[in-house]
Amino acid sequence: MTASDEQESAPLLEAAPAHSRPRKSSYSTLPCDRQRCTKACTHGSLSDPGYGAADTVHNLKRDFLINGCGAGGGGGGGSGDGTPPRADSPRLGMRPDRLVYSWCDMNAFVTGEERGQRWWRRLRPGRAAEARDAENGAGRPAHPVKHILKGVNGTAYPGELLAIMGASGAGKTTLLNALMFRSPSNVSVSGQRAVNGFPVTSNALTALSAYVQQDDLFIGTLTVKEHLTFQALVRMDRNIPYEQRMRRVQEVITELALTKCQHTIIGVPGRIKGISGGEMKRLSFASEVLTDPPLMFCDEPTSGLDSFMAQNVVLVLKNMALKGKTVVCTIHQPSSEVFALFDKILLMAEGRVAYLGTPEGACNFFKEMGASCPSNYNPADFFIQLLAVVPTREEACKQTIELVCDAFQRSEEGLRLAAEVENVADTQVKAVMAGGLWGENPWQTADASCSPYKASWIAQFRAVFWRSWLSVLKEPILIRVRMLQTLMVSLMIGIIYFGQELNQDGVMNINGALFIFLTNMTFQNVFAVISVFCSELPVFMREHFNGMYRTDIYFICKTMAEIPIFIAIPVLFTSISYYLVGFNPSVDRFFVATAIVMLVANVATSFGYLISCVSTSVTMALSIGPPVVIPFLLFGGFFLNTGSVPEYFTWLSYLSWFRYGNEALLINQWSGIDHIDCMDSNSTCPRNGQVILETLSFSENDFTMDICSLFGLIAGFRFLAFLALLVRTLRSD
Ligand SMILES: Nc1ncnc2c1ncn2[C@@H]1O[C@H](COP(=O)(O)OP(=O)(O)OP(=O)(O)O)[C@@H](O)[C@H]1O
Repeated sequence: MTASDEQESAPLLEAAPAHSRPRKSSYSTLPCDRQRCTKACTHGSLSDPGYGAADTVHNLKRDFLINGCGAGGGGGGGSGDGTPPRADSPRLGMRPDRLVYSWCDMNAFVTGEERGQRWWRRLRPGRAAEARDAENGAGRPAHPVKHILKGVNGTAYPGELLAIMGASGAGKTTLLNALMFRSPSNVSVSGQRAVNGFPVTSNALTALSAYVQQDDLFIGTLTVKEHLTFQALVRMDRNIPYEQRMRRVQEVITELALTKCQHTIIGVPGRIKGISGGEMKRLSFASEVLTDPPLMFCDEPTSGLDSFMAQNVVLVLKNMALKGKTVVCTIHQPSSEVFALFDKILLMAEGRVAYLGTPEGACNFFKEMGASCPSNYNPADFFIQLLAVVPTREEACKQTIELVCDAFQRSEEGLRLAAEVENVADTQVKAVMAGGLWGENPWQTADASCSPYKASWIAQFRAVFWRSWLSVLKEPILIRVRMLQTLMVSLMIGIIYFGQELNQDGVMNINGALFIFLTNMTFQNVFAVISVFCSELPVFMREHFNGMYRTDIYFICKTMAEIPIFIAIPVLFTSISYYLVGFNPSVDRFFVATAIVMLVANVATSFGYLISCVSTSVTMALSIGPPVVIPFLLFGGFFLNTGSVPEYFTWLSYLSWFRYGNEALLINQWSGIDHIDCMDSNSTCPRNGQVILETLSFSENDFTMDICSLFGLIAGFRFLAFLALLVRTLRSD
């Protein structure tokens, strides 16, 4: 590119002094090469003036080894005077308070592959080596579609509020997700992430940090206070007493101006009216601030808030920073007042770093490049506009961005930063090589044994069960709508099939009505589970990845809390319609029929869980649900005689709850019936119950087997659903 090209493509920079004029280079030729980055990043860039130099390194590392990874809360394992912890001390029992988080050479690619596909490709014989080689080369996946983070480096210090800024699509959220190990499954990330100079993994980071994500996800039937109480129960350190947790909940409610709506239902947009959008934003923020984490990440914490509330939220972040926390947030167009609260800013453009340093330094940097921020102009707006890609001038804007990013790497500030990082890294590498106190990485040694969960298994169980129970009670789809639905359908069936008699016509109608019982119980439950459980899954996923509770606990609690509903509905249904239709009048047969319908309802529920857990969205679950249920329905013995099932489908018929339910209900109905009125001498008229069962290829001897099979399917489908959920919640390190 010639000088004139540069001027044309970057009009804002035309006045830049010759010495600071950037030279064109690509991210792959960064001065900080891969090896150096690894060293610098993983061994720390602890050059913060407030912490500065070797003493700081020593102190932070000492805190680390004393306090370790924060699964617990109270006592640390060390003496606190810098001596290493005793061998028997709970070294990992308390989290350190001051953390330097650094990241180096972060690259992110959209792969066009979901996580499952990627695993499959790696597992395929002959492809594993190819995939590994490809992914090891500069972290570039084998089939990248788009490069969205390009060699991003940075450091966030305790006591500082670092704001990541940039135009829409610059890569802010992608960077934050990558820093938190929360990238979507179709995004492949590489790079080093380190806490106080030690490489950190997902579990360890989860235990130390909080992450306010851009979209607000809640169980909408809870009130604001119930939600925060639940958060306090599972997120605060395990040895904090209940009263103290509740005091903290109240504090946060006041701090974030949620007092007015603390007893209001959160709501589900478009379904249940609840608190306002701004209140929701503040609530998600409150949920994270509750635990007072040493490391805090917020993605657009102010979006949707008015300027006063936005400032309030940033003030809370600033106060956290002032207390020695490390706070990183992305922010879109902050007001001048909000901008003035930032200690450091990281400007991003097209997935690269355009500037990292103090806000004043940014003004000077751009001034030196010939693009000074006009007085009376919000510097944040100025930087974002300067680094935005305008649709009509795409090429020119991209060239400008490249020039700015290259210039930052070569600028005094950029070089000083790199040099400082390398100096500290060298000091630490020497210490590590000397086998000194800091020769061990607490994050790697901690990670295997370090749980990301703050609460014990029992405490998690109690809290999650409490919330699941509350949400079942308050979920209109589960209780009110389904009760009404059951009442209406059972009455309708009762009226349509009213008063059947034991004659030739009655046999057909009774068999039909029994099959309708099964069909209704199946579809009603499968869809109820899909619409409630499936739509709650994103909340579960986020909370699980936030280190709040385990997958098994969620699944067990959810299942247990819903059991009463899935018992009450079949009982109500059978009680209304059984005698209206005129089934076998013996009372014990009524109870057996109710129990069978109940079992079928629960198999359908388990199947609904399975469909929900293998689907990526409610829409997908609703689309795959009916087609998958149909084959099972066909093998029920009503539309196709059980004896006529093609051999190659026999295995599938063994999974059909319709088959077991239908056979059990028919045996319950017809066994012991010795006489059926036949109006004429028609040979197709069954003379007794035994003949009916034989005609359908059912046998009274199979009754116990049918009941056991229904129990087996309840357990089997539920176990598969749990496994599917478990696979979805595997953490990627
Ligand atoms: N999972 C994904 N699949 C495909 N493209 C993605 C994915 N995540 C991010 N991108 C793309 O990467 C680029 C950066 O996205 P990102 O969400 O990080 O931007 P941002 O700076 O946070 O924008 P905004 O301020 O609008 O939220 C965008 O072009 C976006 O379309």
